[in-house]
Amino acid sequence: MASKVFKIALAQMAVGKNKVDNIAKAVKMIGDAKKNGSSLVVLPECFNSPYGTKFFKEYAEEVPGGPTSEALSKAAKDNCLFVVGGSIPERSDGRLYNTCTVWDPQGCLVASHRKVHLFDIDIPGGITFKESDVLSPGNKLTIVDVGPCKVGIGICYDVRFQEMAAIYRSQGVDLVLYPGAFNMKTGPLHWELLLRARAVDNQVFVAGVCGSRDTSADYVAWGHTMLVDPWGKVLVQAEDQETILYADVDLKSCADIREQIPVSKQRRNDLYEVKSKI
Ligand SMILES: O=C(O)CCC(=O)C(=O)O
Repeated sequence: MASKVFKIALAQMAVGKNKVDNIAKAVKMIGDAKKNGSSLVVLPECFNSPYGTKFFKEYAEEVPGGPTSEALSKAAKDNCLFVVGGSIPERSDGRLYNTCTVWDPQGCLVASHRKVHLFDIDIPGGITFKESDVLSPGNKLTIVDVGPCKVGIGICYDVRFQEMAAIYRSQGVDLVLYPGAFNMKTGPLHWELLLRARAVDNQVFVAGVCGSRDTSADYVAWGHTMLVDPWGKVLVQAEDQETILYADVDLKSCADIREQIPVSKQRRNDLYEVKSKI
């Protein structure tokens, strides 16, 4: 993948309780993405397990080495494309993490991102969720080369933190990927708004990839997977059902808007600054 234009596939997958079926579905969607000409496919957050603190321990695996890592590595290699493996519960040194793995077309693990900002919220009458009851946070930001494109990774709640996306942009990222699992309370008002805000603020492409909606699940996902361009325009957006979205990412449009609206050169670093501490 050398071209500055490439086709991305966003897999809004239906995730169920059967882990083997979930992995098989992900592998099938990766194959479909390849057949449709994509060189990069992105899966949703927590795609091998239902999303919920009571499930993470049971579904957790080592990264790499566990069956989900093995399957993603093989699927990336068999189809000769990059795979951003949404996230899975990871077990490491007696702790659990919410972890995204990135696989290159040779099937090698080229990055893994542990969710940095854990999803702990409490909205009376809405939703209460506390990932930190069972998960530990990651302690690094993750940038990975996907062919000609520098990609920054965040997982779901990470999208609420503009500082993280700003640091990605300052380190040359053109595309930020957020595997997610927004819900029926915050999804309607915040999901698209946050993804578009990250895109406009940072003049980058942004994709949010959610699981499809299952109204019988304990946690009902919002869906509405989408790709936003650096202008903040939604290029493709799903509704709530299982589907794969395809779109061309043309990196020239990042360069164009940065020249036309040169906010990064106009920033008043004498008055304020966002900087990485790692
Ligand atoms: O930020 C939100 O409203 C939802 C976040 C979430 O679902 C997650 O982090 O998994």
